[in-house]
Amino acid sequence: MTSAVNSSELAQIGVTGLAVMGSNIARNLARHGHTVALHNRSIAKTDALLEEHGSEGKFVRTETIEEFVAALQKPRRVLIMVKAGDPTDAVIEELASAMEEGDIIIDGGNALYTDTIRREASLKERGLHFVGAGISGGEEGALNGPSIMPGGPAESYKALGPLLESIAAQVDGTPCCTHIGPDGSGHFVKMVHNGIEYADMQLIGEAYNLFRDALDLTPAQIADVFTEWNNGDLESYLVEITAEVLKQVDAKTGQPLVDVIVDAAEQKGTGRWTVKAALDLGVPVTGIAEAVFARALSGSRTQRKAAVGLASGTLSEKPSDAEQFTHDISRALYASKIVAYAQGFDQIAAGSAEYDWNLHPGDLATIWRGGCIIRARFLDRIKDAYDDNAELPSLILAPYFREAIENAIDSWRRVVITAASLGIPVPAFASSLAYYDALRAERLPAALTQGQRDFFGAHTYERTDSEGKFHTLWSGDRSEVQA
Ligand SMILES: NC(=O)c1ccc[n+]([C@@H]2O[C@H](COP(=O)([O-])OP(=O)(O)OC[C@H]3O[C@@H](n4cnc5c(N)ncnc54)[C@H](OP(=O)(O)O)[C@@H]3O)[C@@H](O)[C@H]2O)c1
Ligand SMILES: O=C(O)[C@H](O)[C@@H](O)[C@H](O)[C@H](O)COP(=O)(O)O
Repeated sequence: MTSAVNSSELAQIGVTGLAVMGSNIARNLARHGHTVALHNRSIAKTDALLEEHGSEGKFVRTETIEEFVAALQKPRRVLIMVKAGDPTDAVIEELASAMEEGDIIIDGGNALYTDTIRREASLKERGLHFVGAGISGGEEGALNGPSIMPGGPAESYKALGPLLESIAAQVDGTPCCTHIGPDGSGHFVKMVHNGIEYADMQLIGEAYNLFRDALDLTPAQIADVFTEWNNGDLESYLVEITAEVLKQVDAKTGQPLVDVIVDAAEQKGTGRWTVKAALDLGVPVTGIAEAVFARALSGSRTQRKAAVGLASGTLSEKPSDAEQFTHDISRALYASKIVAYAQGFDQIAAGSAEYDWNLHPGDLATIWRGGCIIRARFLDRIKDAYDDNAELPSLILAPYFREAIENAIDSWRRVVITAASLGIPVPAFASSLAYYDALRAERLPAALTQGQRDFFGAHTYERTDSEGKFHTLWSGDRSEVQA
Protein backbone atom coordinates (compact mmCIF):
# COMPACT_ATOMS: atom_id res chain seq x y z
CA MET A 1 0.00 0.00 0.00
CA THR A 2 1.32 3.46 -0.93
CA SER A 3 0.44 6.09 1.60
CA ALA A 4 3.15 8.73 1.31
CA VAL A 5 2.71 11.65 -1.05
CA ASN A 6 5.92 12.84 -2.64
CA SER A 7 6.77 14.50 -5.94
CA SER A 8 8.16 11.33 -7.53
CA GLU A 9 4.88 9.55 -6.98
CA LEU A 10 2.44 12.12 -8.30
CA ALA A 11 -0.71 10.50 -9.60
CA GLN A 12 -2.01 10.85 -13.17
CA ILE A 13 -5.58 11.01 -11.93
CA GLY A 14 -7.48 11.18 -8.67
CA VAL A 15 -10.78 9.52 -7.85
CA THR A 16 -12.98 10.89 -5.08
CA GLY A 17 -16.04 8.89 -4.05
CA LEU A 18 -15.01 5.29 -3.57
CA ALA A 19 -18.34 3.50 -3.35
CA VAL A 20 -19.29 0.81 -5.91
CA MET A 21 -18.52 2.83 -9.03
CA GLY A 22 -15.57 4.95 -7.88
CA SER A 23 -13.65 2.09 -6.28
CA ASN A 24 -13.99 -0.09 -9.37
CA ILE A 25 -13.01 2.69 -11.78
CA ALA A 26 -10.00 3.48 -9.59
CA ARG A 27 -8.98 -0.19 -9.78
CA ASN A 28 -9.58 -0.23 -13.55
CA LEU A 29 -7.33 2.84 -13.93
CA ALA A 30 -4.62 1.33 -11.73
CA ARG A 31 -4.78 -1.98 -13.58
CA HIS A 32 -4.09 -0.04 -16.77
CA GLY A 33 -0.86 1.31 -15.31
CA HIS A 34 -2.10 4.71 -14.16
CA THR A 35 -1.12 5.95 -10.71
CA VAL A 36 -4.37 6.82 -8.95
CA ALA A 37 -4.81 9.14 -5.97
CA LEU A 38 -7.68 7.98 -3.77
CA HIS A 39 -10.06 10.07 -1.70
CA ASN A 40 -13.39 9.47 0.01
CA ARG A 41 -15.34 11.58 2.49
CA SER A 42 -15.13 8.80 5.06
CA ILE A 43 -11.65 7.31 5.16
CA ALA A 44 -12.93 3.76 5.79
CA LYS A 45 -13.78 3.23 2.08
CA THR A 46 -10.30 4.36 1.01
CA ASP A 47 -8.66 1.96 3.44
CA ALA A 48 -10.96 -0.90 2.51
CA LEU A 49 -10.05 -0.46 -1.16
CA LEU A 50 -6.33 -0.39 -0.40
CA GLU A 51 -6.63 -3.33 1.95
CA GLU A 52 -8.46 -5.53 -0.56
CA HIS A 53 -7.01 -4.34 -3.86
CA GLY A 54 -3.96 -2.22 -3.09
CA SER A 55 -1.71 -4.69 -4.90
CA GLU A 56 -3.53 -4.28 -8.24
CA GLY A 57 -1.61 -1.12 -9.17
CA LYS A 58 -0.21 2.14 -7.91
CA PHE A 59 -2.49 4.03 -5.54
CA VAL A 60 -1.83 7.13 -3.46
CA ARG A 61 -3.81 7.21 -0.23
CA THR A 62 -5.06 10.62 0.86
CA GLU A 63 -7.32 11.80 3.63
CA THR A 64 -8.04 15.48 3.04
CA ILE A 65 -8.94 17.29 -0.18
CA GLU A 66 -5.74 19.34 0.14
CA GLU A 67 -3.62 16.18 0.35
CA PHE A 68 -5.59 14.69 -2.55
CA VAL A 69 -5.04 17.69 -4.81
CA ALA A 70 -1.37 17.88 -3.85
CA ALA A 71 -0.93 14.25 -4.88
CA LEU A 72 -1.76 14.95 -8.54
CA GLN A 73 0.36 15.78 -11.59
CA LYS A 74 -0.46 19.11 -13.23
CA PRO A 75 -2.75 19.84 -14.94
CA ARG A 76 -4.65 17.91 -12.31
CA ARG A 77 -7.37 15.47 -13.27
CA VAL A 78 -9.96 14.50 -10.70
CA LEU A 79 -12.86 12.11 -11.26
CA ILE A 80 -15.81 12.63 -8.92
CA MET A 81 -17.94 9.51 -8.31
CA VAL A 82 -20.34 10.61 -5.57
CA LYS A 83 -24.11 10.85 -5.27
CA ALA A 84 -25.63 13.15 -7.87
CA GLY A 85 -27.14 16.48 -6.80
CA ASP A 86 -26.06 18.44 -3.71
CA PRO A 87 -23.22 16.04 -2.74
CA THR A 88 -21.65 16.59 -6.19
CA ASP A 89 -21.92 20.39 -5.79
CA ALA A 90 -20.32 20.17 -2.34
CA VAL A 91 -17.40 18.09 -3.62
CA ILE A 92 -16.91 20.35 -6.67
CA GLU A 93 -16.76 23.41 -4.43
CA GLU A 94 -14.17 21.84 -2.13
CA LEU A 95 -12.05 20.73 -5.08
CA ALA A 96 -12.33 24.00 -7.00
CA SER A 97 -11.08 25.94 -3.99
CA ALA A 98 -7.98 23.75 -3.84
CA MET A 99 -7.28 23.46 -7.59
CA GLU A 100 -5.56 25.81 -10.06
CA GLU A 101 -6.27 27.27 -13.47
CA GLY A 102 -6.14 24.61 -16.21
CA ASP A 103 -7.00 21.71 -13.88
CA ILE A 104 -9.80 19.35 -14.92
CA ILE A 105 -12.72 18.16 -12.82
CA ILE A 106 -14.67 15.21 -14.23
CA ASP A 107 -18.09 14.33 -12.84
CA GLY A 108 -18.71 10.66 -13.63
CA GLY A 109 -21.97 10.44 -11.65
CA ASN A 110 -25.47 10.37 -13.09
CA ALA A 111 -25.84 14.16 -12.98
CA LEU A 112 -28.79 16.03 -14.43
CA TYR A 113 -27.45 17.62 -17.62
CA THR A 114 -28.76 21.08 -16.74
CA ASP A 115 -26.70 20.90 -13.52
CA THR A 116 -23.69 20.04 -15.66
CA ILE A 117 -24.32 23.03 -17.94
CA ARG A 118 -24.47 25.29 -14.85
CA ARG A 119 -21.36 23.76 -13.26
CA GLU A 120 -19.33 23.96 -16.45
CA ALA A 121 -20.14 27.65 -16.92
CA SER A 122 -19.33 28.52 -13.33
CA LEU A 123 -16.03 26.59 -13.24
CA LYS A 124 -14.98 28.07 -16.56
CA GLU A 125 -15.16 31.50 -14.94
CA ARG A 126 -12.70 30.19 -12.34
CA GLY A 127 -10.31 28.92 -15.05
CA LEU A 128 -11.13 25.25 -14.45
CA HIS A 129 -12.22 22.70 -17.04
CA PHE A 130 -15.32 20.72 -16.16
CA VAL A 131 -16.16 17.48 -17.90
CA GLY A 132 -19.59 15.92 -17.28
CA ALA A 133 -19.01 12.29 -18.19
CA GLY A 134 -21.80 9.74 -18.29
CA ILE A 135 -20.48 6.33 -17.29
CA SER A 136 -22.46 3.15 -17.85
CA GLY A 137 -21.90 -0.47 -17.01
CA GLY A 138 -22.52 -0.73 -13.29
CA GLU A 139 -20.02 -2.39 -10.99
CA GLU A 140 -18.70 -4.92 -13.47
CA GLY A 141 -18.36 -2.36 -16.27
CA ALA A 142 -16.58 0.12 -14.02
CA LEU A 143 -13.97 -2.52 -13.26
CA ASN A 144 -13.57 -4.23 -16.61
CA GLY A 145 -14.52 -1.56 -19.12
CA PRO A 146 -17.50 0.79 -19.05
CA SER A 147 -18.99 2.89 -21.81
CA ILE A 148 -17.92 6.48 -21.17
CA MET A 149 -19.71 9.57 -22.51
CA PRO A 150 -17.61 12.64 -21.69
CA GLY A 151 -18.90 16.11 -22.50
CA GLY A 152 -17.15 19.42 -21.87
CA PRO A 153 -14.48 21.42 -23.68
CA ALA A 154 -12.79 19.65 -26.62
CA GLU A 155 -9.47 20.92 -25.23
CA SER A 156 -9.88 18.97 -22.00
CA TYR A 157 -10.65 15.80 -23.97
CA LYS A 158 -7.16 16.06 -25.46
CA ALA A 159 -5.72 15.70 -21.98
CA LEU A 160 -8.26 13.19 -20.81
CA GLY A 161 -9.32 11.12 -23.83
CA PRO A 162 -6.40 8.66 -23.99
CA LEU A 163 -6.73 7.90 -20.29
CA LEU A 164 -10.51 7.36 -20.43
CA GLU A 165 -10.26 5.39 -23.67
CA SER A 166 -7.67 3.11 -22.05
CA ILE A 167 -10.14 1.97 -19.37
CA ALA A 168 -13.29 1.85 -21.51
CA ALA A 169 -14.77 -1.32 -23.03
CA GLN A 170 -13.39 -2.10 -26.51
CA VAL A 171 -15.42 -3.45 -29.41
CA ASP A 172 -13.57 -4.51 -32.57
CA GLY A 173 -10.58 -2.51 -31.31
CA THR A 174 -12.65 0.68 -30.89
CA PRO A 175 -12.99 2.12 -27.39
CA CYS A 176 -16.51 2.70 -26.08
CA CYS A 177 -15.61 6.28 -25.25
CA THR A 178 -15.57 9.40 -27.37
CA HIS A 179 -15.87 13.14 -26.85
CA ILE A 180 -19.62 13.73 -27.00
CA GLY A 181 -19.80 17.53 -27.23
CA PRO A 182 -19.84 20.69 -25.10
CA ASP A 183 -21.00 21.22 -21.49
CA GLY A 184 -23.99 19.02 -20.52
CA SER A 185 -24.05 16.86 -23.66
CA GLY A 186 -22.31 13.86 -22.07
CA HIS A 187 -24.78 13.71 -19.21
CA PHE A 188 -27.71 14.35 -21.56
CA VAL A 189 -26.69 11.38 -23.68
CA LYS A 190 -26.21 9.22 -20.57
CA MET A 191 -29.67 10.24 -19.39
CA VAL A 192 -31.22 9.14 -22.69
CA HIS A 193 -29.16 5.92 -22.49
CA ASN A 194 -30.83 5.25 -19.15
CA GLY A 195 -34.25 6.12 -20.59
CA ILE A 196 -33.71 3.54 -23.33
CA GLU A 197 -32.55 1.12 -20.61
CA TYR A 198 -35.91 1.63 -18.86
CA ALA A 199 -37.83 0.98 -22.09
CA ASP A 200 -35.78 -2.11 -22.90
CA MET A 201 -36.31 -3.52 -19.39
CA GLN A 202 -40.05 -2.81 -19.52
CA LEU A 203 -40.39 -4.54 -22.91
CA ILE A 204 -38.51 -7.57 -21.62
CA GLY A 205 -40.78 -7.56 -18.56
CA GLU A 206 -43.88 -7.51 -20.78
CA ALA A 207 -42.55 -10.42 -22.82
CA TYR A 208 -41.92 -12.36 -19.59
CA ASN A 209 -45.43 -11.57 -18.35
CA LEU A 210 -46.98 -12.86 -21.60
CA PHE A 211 -45.07 -16.11 -21.29
CA ARG A 212 -46.36 -16.54 -17.77
CA ASP A 213 -49.96 -15.48 -18.20
CA ALA A 214 -50.72 -16.33 -21.83
CA LEU A 215 -48.60 -19.49 -22.21
CA ASP A 216 -48.36 -20.62 -18.56
CA LEU A 217 -44.58 -21.13 -18.72
CA THR A 218 -42.46 -21.31 -15.56
CA PRO A 219 -39.60 -18.86 -14.90
CA ALA A 220 -37.09 -21.61 -15.71
CA GLN A 221 -38.79 -22.31 -19.05
CA ILE A 222 -38.88 -18.61 -19.83
CA ALA A 223 -35.18 -18.38 -18.95
CA ASP A 224 -34.51 -20.97 -21.67
CA VAL A 225 -36.39 -18.87 -24.22
CA PHE A 226 -34.36 -15.78 -23.32
CA THR A 227 -31.14 -17.79 -23.51
CA GLU A 228 -32.11 -18.89 -27.01
CA TRP A 229 -33.04 -15.36 -28.02
CA ASN A 230 -29.63 -14.23 -26.89
CA ASN A 231 -28.16 -16.18 -29.80
CA GLY A 232 -30.16 -14.22 -32.37
CA ASP A 233 -30.93 -10.62 -33.29
CA LEU A 234 -32.16 -9.91 -29.74
CA GLU A 235 -28.69 -10.64 -28.33
CA SER A 236 -28.04 -8.11 -25.59
CA TYR A 237 -26.77 -7.77 -22.05
CA LEU A 238 -30.30 -7.21 -20.71
CA VAL A 239 -31.69 -10.34 -22.41
CA GLU A 240 -28.69 -12.31 -21.11
CA ILE A 241 -29.14 -11.20 -17.49
CA THR A 242 -32.91 -11.73 -17.72
CA ALA A 243 -32.24 -15.44 -18.26
CA GLU A 244 -29.88 -15.43 -15.27
CA VAL A 245 -32.43 -13.76 -12.99
CA LEU A 246 -35.24 -16.09 -14.11
CA LYS A 247 -33.09 -19.19 -13.53
CA GLN A 248 -32.26 -18.19 -9.98
CA VAL A 249 -33.86 -20.30 -7.24
CA ASP A 250 -34.41 -18.78 -3.80
CA ALA A 251 -32.40 -20.72 -1.24
CA LYS A 252 -34.84 -19.95 1.55
CA THR A 253 -38.07 -21.11 -0.10
CA GLY A 254 -36.97 -23.21 -3.06
CA GLN A 255 -39.16 -20.95 -5.23
CA PRO A 256 -37.94 -19.10 -8.31
CA LEU A 257 -36.31 -15.95 -6.90
CA VAL A 258 -38.44 -13.77 -9.19
CA ASP A 259 -41.53 -15.04 -7.36
CA VAL A 260 -40.33 -13.90 -3.95
CA ILE A 261 -39.16 -10.43 -5.04
CA VAL A 262 -41.75 -7.72 -4.34
CA ASP A 263 -43.20 -6.55 -7.66
CA ALA A 264 -42.66 -2.81 -7.08
CA ALA A 265 -39.89 -1.38 -9.28
CA GLU A 266 -37.84 1.48 -7.90
CA GLN A 267 -36.18 4.27 -9.83
CA LYS A 268 -33.40 6.65 -9.00
CA GLY A 269 -34.55 9.31 -11.44
CA THR A 270 -32.75 9.19 -14.79
CA GLY A 271 -35.77 7.68 -16.59
CA ARG A 272 -38.02 10.38 -15.17
CA TRP A 273 -35.51 13.06 -16.20
CA THR A 274 -35.51 11.66 -19.75
CA VAL A 275 -39.27 11.94 -20.00
CA LYS A 276 -39.35 15.44 -18.46
CA ALA A 277 -36.67 16.63 -20.87
CA ALA A 278 -38.50 15.00 -23.79
CA LEU A 279 -41.70 16.82 -22.83
CA ASP A 280 -39.82 20.13 -22.84
CA LEU A 281 -38.22 19.32 -26.18
CA GLY A 282 -41.54 18.13 -27.63
CA VAL A 283 -40.21 14.68 -28.56
CA PRO A 284 -42.52 11.68 -28.17
CA VAL A 285 -40.58 9.09 -26.18
CA THR A 286 -43.63 6.92 -25.58
CA GLY A 287 -41.71 3.70 -24.88
CA ILE A 288 -39.58 5.34 -22.20
CA ALA A 289 -42.56 7.18 -20.71
CA GLU A 290 -44.59 3.95 -20.47
CA ALA A 291 -41.65 2.30 -18.73
CA VAL A 292 -41.39 5.11 -16.16
CA PHE A 293 -45.16 5.06 -15.56
CA ALA A 294 -45.17 1.26 -15.34
CA ARG A 295 -42.61 1.47 -12.52
CA ALA A 296 -44.72 4.15 -10.81
CA LEU A 297 -47.86 2.00 -11.12
CA SER A 298 -46.04 -1.04 -9.77
CA GLY A 299 -45.13 1.01 -6.72
CA SER A 300 -48.72 2.13 -6.04
CA ARG A 301 -49.17 -0.79 -3.72
CA THR A 302 -52.25 0.40 -1.81
CA GLN A 303 -54.16 1.24 -4.95
CA ARG A 304 -53.17 -2.03 -6.61
CA LYS A 305 -54.25 -4.04 -3.59
CA ALA A 306 -57.62 -2.30 -3.58
CA ALA A 307 -58.07 -2.90 -7.32
CA VAL A 308 -57.46 -6.66 -7.29
CA GLY A 309 -60.65 -8.38 -8.48
CA LEU A 310 -61.76 -5.68 -10.93
CA ALA A 311 -63.45 -7.23 -13.96
CA SER A 312 -61.25 -8.45 -16.81
CA GLY A 313 -64.05 -9.28 -19.27
CA THR A 314 -64.90 -12.54 -20.96
CA LEU A 315 -62.43 -12.64 -23.86
CA SER A 316 -60.02 -15.08 -22.36
CA GLU A 317 -58.91 -17.40 -25.12
CA LYS A 318 -55.23 -18.26 -24.84
CA PRO A 319 -53.01 -18.68 -27.91
CA SER A 320 -53.47 -22.14 -29.40
CA ASP A 321 -50.01 -22.34 -30.98
CA ALA A 322 -47.36 -21.73 -28.31
CA GLU A 323 -44.49 -21.90 -30.80
CA GLN A 324 -46.08 -19.29 -33.05
CA PHE A 325 -46.90 -17.06 -30.11
CA THR A 326 -43.32 -17.33 -28.78
CA HIS A 327 -42.11 -16.19 -32.19
CA ASP A 328 -44.70 -13.40 -32.16
CA ILE A 329 -43.46 -12.17 -28.78
CA SER A 330 -39.86 -12.14 -30.01
CA ARG A 331 -40.86 -10.02 -33.03
CA ALA A 332 -43.02 -7.70 -30.93
CA LEU A 333 -40.03 -7.21 -28.63
CA TYR A 334 -37.70 -6.51 -31.53
CA ALA A 335 -40.05 -4.06 -33.24
CA SER A 336 -40.87 -2.23 -29.99
CA LYS A 337 -37.18 -2.06 -29.20
CA ILE A 338 -36.54 -0.41 -32.58
CA VAL A 339 -39.20 2.17 -31.69
CA ALA A 340 -37.68 2.84 -28.25
CA TYR A 341 -34.22 3.40 -29.72
CA ALA A 342 -35.60 5.50 -32.58
CA GLN A 343 -37.36 7.72 -30.04
CA GLY A 344 -34.22 7.97 -27.87
CA PHE A 345 -32.14 8.99 -30.89
CA ASP A 346 -34.84 11.54 -31.82
CA GLN A 347 -34.50 13.02 -28.35
CA ILE A 348 -30.73 13.21 -28.73
CA ALA A 349 -31.14 15.02 -32.05
CA ALA A 350 -33.60 17.44 -30.46
CA GLY A 351 -31.28 18.09 -27.49
CA SER A 352 -28.39 18.62 -29.87
CA ALA A 353 -30.37 21.20 -31.85
CA GLU A 354 -31.67 22.95 -28.72
CA TYR A 355 -28.25 23.33 -27.12
CA ASP A 356 -26.17 23.55 -30.30
CA TRP A 357 -24.12 20.47 -29.38
CA ASN A 358 -23.59 19.03 -32.86
CA LEU A 359 -23.98 15.45 -31.61
CA HIS A 360 -23.31 12.53 -33.94
CA PRO A 361 -25.79 9.67 -33.46
CA GLY A 362 -23.48 7.16 -35.17
CA ASP A 363 -20.78 7.89 -32.56
CA LEU A 364 -23.23 7.10 -29.78
CA ALA A 365 -24.27 3.83 -31.36
CA THR A 366 -20.55 3.01 -31.58
CA ILE A 367 -19.78 3.64 -27.91
CA TRP A 368 -22.95 1.87 -26.73
CA ARG A 369 -21.91 -1.37 -28.45
CA GLY A 370 -19.93 -2.41 -25.38
CA GLY A 371 -19.59 -1.69 -21.67
CA CYS A 372 -23.00 -0.15 -21.06
CA ILE A 373 -26.25 -1.66 -19.82
CA ILE A 374 -28.01 -1.37 -23.21
CA ARG A 375 -25.15 -3.01 -25.11
CA ALA A 376 -26.57 -5.24 -27.83
CA ARG A 377 -25.90 -6.72 -31.25
CA PHE A 378 -28.59 -4.31 -32.41
CA LEU A 379 -26.24 -1.33 -31.84
CA ASP A 380 -24.08 -2.45 -34.76
CA ARG A 381 -27.15 -2.12 -36.97
CA ILE A 382 -27.82 1.37 -35.63
CA LYS A 383 -24.21 2.37 -36.27
CA ASP A 384 -24.48 1.03 -39.85
CA ALA A 385 -27.74 2.93 -40.37
CA TYR A 386 -26.16 6.26 -39.34
CA ASP A 387 -22.96 5.48 -41.27
CA ASP A 388 -25.14 5.08 -44.39
CA ASN A 389 -27.19 8.20 -43.71
CA ALA A 390 -26.24 10.55 -40.87
CA GLU A 391 -29.39 12.61 -41.56
CA LEU A 392 -31.93 9.78 -41.12
CA PRO A 393 -35.30 11.39 -40.24
CA SER A 394 -36.01 8.38 -38.00
CA LEU A 395 -34.12 5.19 -37.29
CA ILE A 396 -37.28 3.33 -38.30
CA LEU A 397 -36.75 4.54 -41.87
CA ALA A 398 -33.31 2.95 -42.25
CA PRO A 399 -33.72 0.07 -44.75
CA TYR A 400 -32.67 -2.62 -42.24
CA PHE A 401 -35.08 -1.46 -39.52
CA ARG A 402 -37.89 -0.78 -41.96
CA GLU A 403 -37.64 -4.36 -43.18
CA ALA A 404 -37.30 -5.75 -39.66
CA ILE A 405 -40.57 -4.05 -38.69
CA GLU A 406 -42.28 -5.17 -41.90
CA ASN A 407 -41.33 -8.74 -40.99
CA ALA A 408 -42.54 -8.27 -37.42
CA ILE A 409 -45.71 -6.27 -37.92
CA ASP A 410 -48.29 -9.09 -37.94
CA SER A 411 -46.67 -10.75 -34.92
CA TRP A 412 -46.57 -7.41 -33.14
CA ARG A 413 -50.29 -6.83 -33.74
CA ARG A 414 -51.18 -10.39 -32.68
CA VAL A 415 -49.29 -9.93 -29.41
CA VAL A 416 -51.06 -6.66 -28.58
CA ILE A 417 -54.48 -8.08 -29.56
CA THR A 418 -53.93 -11.23 -27.48
CA ALA A 419 -52.65 -9.25 -24.49
CA ALA A 420 -55.62 -6.88 -24.66
CA SER A 421 -58.14 -9.72 -24.88
CA LEU A 422 -56.53 -11.64 -22.00
CA GLY A 423 -56.16 -8.52 -19.87
CA ILE A 424 -52.35 -8.74 -19.71
CA PRO A 425 -50.84 -5.25 -19.45
CA VAL A 426 -48.38 -4.51 -22.27
CA PRO A 427 -48.17 -0.69 -22.19
CA ALA A 428 -44.80 -0.47 -23.93
CA PHE A 429 -45.62 -2.99 -26.70
CA ALA A 430 -48.97 -1.30 -27.31
CA SER A 431 -47.74 2.29 -27.20
CA SER A 432 -44.80 1.48 -29.48
CA LEU A 433 -47.19 -0.03 -32.00
CA ALA A 434 -49.50 2.99 -31.71
CA TYR A 435 -46.50 5.30 -32.24
CA TYR A 436 -45.49 3.35 -35.33
CA ASP A 437 -49.02 3.51 -36.72
CA ALA A 438 -49.27 7.24 -36.01
CA LEU A 439 -45.88 7.92 -37.57
CA ARG A 440 -46.79 6.16 -40.80
CA ALA A 441 -50.34 7.56 -41.02
CA GLU A 442 -51.05 9.88 -43.94
CA ARG A 443 -53.64 11.80 -41.91
CA LEU A 444 -53.91 12.13 -38.13
CA PRO A 445 -56.87 13.28 -36.04
CA ALA A 446 -54.72 16.28 -35.11
CA ALA A 447 -56.72 18.15 -37.78
CA LEU A 448 -59.78 17.73 -35.58
CA THR A 449 -57.80 18.85 -32.53
CA GLN A 450 -56.88 22.02 -34.38
CA GLY A 451 -60.52 22.59 -35.29
CA GLN A 452 -61.55 22.16 -31.65
CA ARG A 453 -58.83 24.54 -30.47
CA ASP A 454 -59.94 27.11 -32.97
CA PHE A 455 -63.57 26.64 -31.89
CA PHE A 456 -63.05 27.23 -28.18
CA GLY A 457 -60.03 29.53 -28.19
CA ALA A 458 -59.63 31.09 -31.65
CA HIS A 459 -56.20 29.46 -31.77
CA THR A 460 -56.25 29.32 -35.60
CA TYR A 461 -55.23 26.50 -37.95
CA GLU A 462 -53.29 26.00 -41.16
CA ARG A 463 -54.99 24.76 -44.35
CA THR A 464 -53.77 21.96 -46.57
CA ASP A 465 -54.29 24.12 -49.67
CA SER A 466 -53.09 27.65 -48.74
CA GLU A 467 -50.30 29.34 -46.79
CA GLY A 468 -50.99 31.22 -43.58
CA LYS A 469 -53.16 30.85 -40.47
CA PHE A 470 -56.95 30.77 -40.52
CA HIS A 471 -59.84 31.13 -38.11
CA THR A 472 -63.48 30.16 -38.52
CA LEU A 473 -65.99 32.58 -36.99
CA TRP A 474 -67.59 29.78 -34.95
CA SER A 475 -69.93 32.04 -32.95
CA GLY A 476 -70.81 34.15 -35.99
CA ASP A 477 -71.68 33.15 -39.54
CA ARG A 478 -68.99 30.42 -39.59
CA SER A 479 -67.15 31.97 -42.48
CA GLU A 480 -63.37 31.72 -42.49
CA VAL A 481 -61.00 34.64 -42.04
CA GLN A 482 -57.24 34.80 -42.46
CA ALA A 483 -55.56 35.39 -39.10
N1 LIG B 1 -24.21 2.13 -9.08
C1 LIG B 1 -24.25 2.10 -10.40
O1 LIG B 1 -24.46 1.06 -11.04
C2 LIG B 1 -23.99 3.36 -11.18
C3 LIG B 1 -23.77 3.27 -12.57
C4 LIG B 1 -23.48 4.42 -13.29
C5 LIG B 1 -23.42 5.63 -12.64
N2 LIG B 1 -23.65 5.69 -11.30
C6 LIG B 1 -23.49 7.01 -10.66
O2 LIG B 1 -22.17 7.07 -10.13
C7 LIG B 1 -22.16 7.81 -8.90
C8 LIG B 1 -21.61 6.93 -7.79
O3 LIG B 1 -22.46 5.82 -7.65
P1 LIG B 1 -22.22 4.69 -6.54
O4 LIG B 1 -23.35 3.74 -6.69
O5 LIG B 1 -20.82 4.22 -6.62
O6 LIG B 1 -22.31 5.49 -5.18
P2 LIG B 1 -23.51 6.29 -4.46
O7 LIG B 1 -24.16 5.36 -3.51
O8 LIG B 1 -24.34 6.98 -5.46
O9 LIG B 1 -22.68 7.39 -3.64
C9 LIG B 1 -21.84 7.04 -2.54
C10 LIG B 1 -20.60 7.88 -2.55
O10 LIG B 1 -20.94 9.28 -2.46
C11 LIG B 1 -20.22 9.84 -1.36
N3 LIG B 1 -20.96 10.99 -0.83
C12 LIG B 1 -22.28 11.05 -0.57
N4 LIG B 1 -22.60 12.27 -0.11
C13 LIG B 1 -21.46 12.99 -0.07
C14 LIG B 1 -21.14 14.31 0.31
N5 LIG B 1 -22.08 15.17 0.72
N6 LIG B 1 -19.85 14.71 0.22
C15 LIG B 1 -18.90 13.86 -0.22
N7 LIG B 1 -19.13 12.60 -0.60
C16 LIG B 1 -20.41 12.16 -0.53
C17 LIG B 1 -20.11 8.71 -0.38
O11 LIG B 1 -19.12 8.98 0.57
P3 LIG B 1 -19.16 8.22 2.00
O12 LIG B 1 -18.53 6.91 1.77
O13 LIG B 1 -18.36 9.10 2.87
O14 LIG B 1 -20.58 8.13 2.41
C18 LIG B 1 -19.74 7.58 -1.32
O15 LIG B 1 -18.41 7.63 -1.71
C19 LIG B 1 -23.60 8.26 -8.68
O16 LIG B 1 -23.77 9.55 -9.20
C20 LIG B 1 -24.41 7.26 -9.48
O17 LIG B 1 -25.64 7.78 -9.92
C21 LIG B 1 -23.91 4.59 -10.56
O1 LIG C 1 -25.83 2.83 -17.07
C1 LIG C 1 -25.75 2.28 -15.98
O2 LIG C 1 -24.72 1.78 -15.51
C2 LIG C 1 -27.02 2.21 -15.16
O3 LIG C 1 -28.08 2.79 -15.86
C3 LIG C 1 -26.81 3.00 -13.90
O4 LIG C 1 -26.79 4.35 -14.24
C4 LIG C 1 -27.76 2.66 -12.77
O5 LIG C 1 -27.78 1.31 -12.52
C5 LIG C 1 -29.12 3.23 -12.98
O6 LIG C 1 -29.05 4.56 -12.52
C6 LIG C 1 -30.19 2.54 -12.21
O7 LIG C 1 -31.29 3.30 -12.42
P1 LIG C 1 -32.64 3.12 -11.67
O8 LIG C 1 -32.33 2.98 -10.21
O9 LIG C 1 -33.35 4.38 -11.96
O10 LIG C 1 -33.25 1.90 -12.24
